[in-house]
Amino acid sequence: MTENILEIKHLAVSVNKKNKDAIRIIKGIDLTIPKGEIVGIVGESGSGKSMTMKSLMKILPENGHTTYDSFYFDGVNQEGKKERIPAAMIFQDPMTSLNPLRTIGYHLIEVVQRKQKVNKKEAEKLALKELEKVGINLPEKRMNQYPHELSGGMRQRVMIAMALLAKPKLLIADEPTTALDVTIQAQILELIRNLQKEEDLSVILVTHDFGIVAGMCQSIRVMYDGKIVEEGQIDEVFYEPAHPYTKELLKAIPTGDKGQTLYSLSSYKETTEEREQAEMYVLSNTHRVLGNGGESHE
Ligand SMILES: Nc1ncnc2c1ncn2[C@@H]1O[C@H](COP(=O)(O)OP(=O)(O)OP(=O)(O)O)[C@@H](O)[C@H]1O
Repeated sequence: MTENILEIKHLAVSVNKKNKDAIRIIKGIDLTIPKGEIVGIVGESGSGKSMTMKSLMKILPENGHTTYDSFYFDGVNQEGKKERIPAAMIFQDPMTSLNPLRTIGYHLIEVVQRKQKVNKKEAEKLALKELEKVGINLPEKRMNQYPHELSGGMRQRVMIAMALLAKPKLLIADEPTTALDVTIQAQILELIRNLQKEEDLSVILVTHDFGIVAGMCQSIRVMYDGKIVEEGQIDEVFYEPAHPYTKELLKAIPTGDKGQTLYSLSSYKETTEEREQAEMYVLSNTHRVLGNGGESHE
C-alpha cells in the first residue's frame, strides 16, 4: 500500500466579506497525495486551486476560514496544530515573493538561518550550493544581484532554491511556469522533475494546462467550482475521462492543428442542484468521479 504525505478529509474554505454572508469557496474536498509522487491539480481560473493550497499552507487572507474533518501530514494529525506543515510553495510570479530592495543572497541566507543555527558564512555556503543545484550559472555573482537583474526563469530557479532551503517534505508549485516562455517553461519543469527524485520530495503541481500534467505527473485531480470532480491515474483520466467537465478540459488542449476551434470552458455549467447532490463514485481503485454514478463512463 502506498504511504501518503497528505490526507485531508472534507476540506472547506469560506471567505467573509464585510456585512455579507460568508462565501463558500472550497466545498468539502478529500485530498490525498501519495508520497514521492508528482500530483497534478487542474481546473480553470477561479476553480479554487490556489485557495486549496493556501489553506493547506495556512497562508489564507485574514478573512479566510478553513475547516476539515481530519488532516494528516506524513502520518501526523494536524488537528489543533498552530505551526505550518513542512511544505514550501512557489508561485507563478516570483516577484511577488521577492523583496526588490534586497539581494538574492539576502533572501537565501534568511531562509537558511530561519531553519538552521548557522553563522552567516556557513549560511552563504549553503545558499551558493543550492543555487548551483537549481542550475543557476555564476552563483557568486547572483548572490549580490537584485531580483530585477535576473530573467524570469532565473527568478523562478531562485524561488525553487529558497523553497528547498526550507527543507520541505512537500513542494507545492502553483502555476510555476505560466509566466515563462515555452523553452524556459520546459527547463523549469525538468528541474522540478529532477529535484523530486533527488530530494525524495512529494510535489503538487497546480496548473490549468493538461499538457503539462501529462508530461509531469503520475496522477491528477480535476477541480471545478470548489470541488474535486474527478481524480485518477494520468492514463485513466486522459483516456477514460468520466466527468463532463474533464471531457471539456481535454477538448481544450491545443493540438497545434491549423483551424482548431478553441473551446470556451465557460460553456460548461452544472446546475446547483446537481452539484449539491453529487457524491464521489469509484470507477477503479484509483479513479473516482463526482456525480453521476459513473454512468457516463463510456
Ligand atoms: N481574498 C479573497 N476574497 C474573496 N474571494 C476570493 C479571495 N481570493 C480568491 N477568491 C475567490 O475564490 C475563488 C477561487 O480562487 P482561486 O484563486 O483559488 O482559483 P484558482 O483555481 O487558483 O484560479 P487561478 O488559476 O486564476 O489562480 C475565486 O472565485 C476567487 O474569486
